[in-house]
Amino acid sequence: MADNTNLTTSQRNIMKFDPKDHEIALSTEDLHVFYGKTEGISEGDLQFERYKISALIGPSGSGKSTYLRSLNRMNDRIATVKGKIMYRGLDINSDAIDVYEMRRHIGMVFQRPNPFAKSIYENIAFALRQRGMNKKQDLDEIVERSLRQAAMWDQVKDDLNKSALALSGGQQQRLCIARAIAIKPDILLLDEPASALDPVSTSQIEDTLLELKQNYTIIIVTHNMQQASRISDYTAFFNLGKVLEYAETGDIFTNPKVDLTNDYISGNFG
Ligand SMILES: Nc1ncnc2c1ncn2[C@@H]1O[C@H](COP(=O)(O)OP(=O)(O)OP(=O)(O)O)[C@@H](O)[C@H]1O
Repeated sequence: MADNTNLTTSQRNIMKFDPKDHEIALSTEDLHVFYGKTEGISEGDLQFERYKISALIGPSGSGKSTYLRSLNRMNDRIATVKGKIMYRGLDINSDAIDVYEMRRHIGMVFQRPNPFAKSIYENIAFALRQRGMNKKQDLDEIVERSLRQAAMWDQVKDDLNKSALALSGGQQQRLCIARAIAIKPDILLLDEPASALDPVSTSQIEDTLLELKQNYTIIIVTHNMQQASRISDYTAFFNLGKVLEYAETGDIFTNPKVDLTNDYISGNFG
């Protein structure tokens, strides 16, 4: 296999979808992220297809979380983000964007489950009330719908007033997914959502994501190669702040074009 890690982004055959055939939910253009003088992301623009799962993989410190967190401006306070993040024809990285409103469309679930110290019901209803929804019937409906979509309604429907902190780690993470989807975002960003969970809970989260992709575009950072190959349609391989390869997941795992991708997925990296 040729060593093509020194090629430019365009030469590396980074997948550019044909908009006639694929609807793009989100894309980045010339994105650079700086932590002071250190560049966390320096190259590699991606286009994310609607209703697909895209996995971001790569070694520790390669820039996966930095890239993901930039997509809904979670890095605003700690980094300088340059370039465009295009969503529905708008550059959401521009100063004119209402970040709070934008996050209604692009939600995030973090690595460690972080439910509020409130009841299961309130974990979901709280954000809805803050957005002006107060009618109990409406809240009840959305709480149920979100918990069903996160595949945990049957487990918790009789315990909605129980503290969310009394749930298992896997249930807490699914509650966080339910909370994120309650406000019906278009896009769900997940930063290693199953890394703190046991294999059974991990498998349940994966099943939940596969269900959710019918209605959501999902972008997930994962260190788990099996997870990326099980659930994602597309995979981007990051190294040293650059996307070295982006392709359909089957191709990345069976026929990677870049030597470093091959080394990483076969465990021979570093
Ligand atoms: N808050 C920060 N301040 C300064 N540098 C940071 C900060 N966050 C990340 N970095 C640096 O940016 C680079 C990319 O880090 P990032 O966390 O995005 O990588 P990652 O691929 O997600 O790593 P991991 O898999 O370990 O979570 C690293 O060099 C890291 O040290």
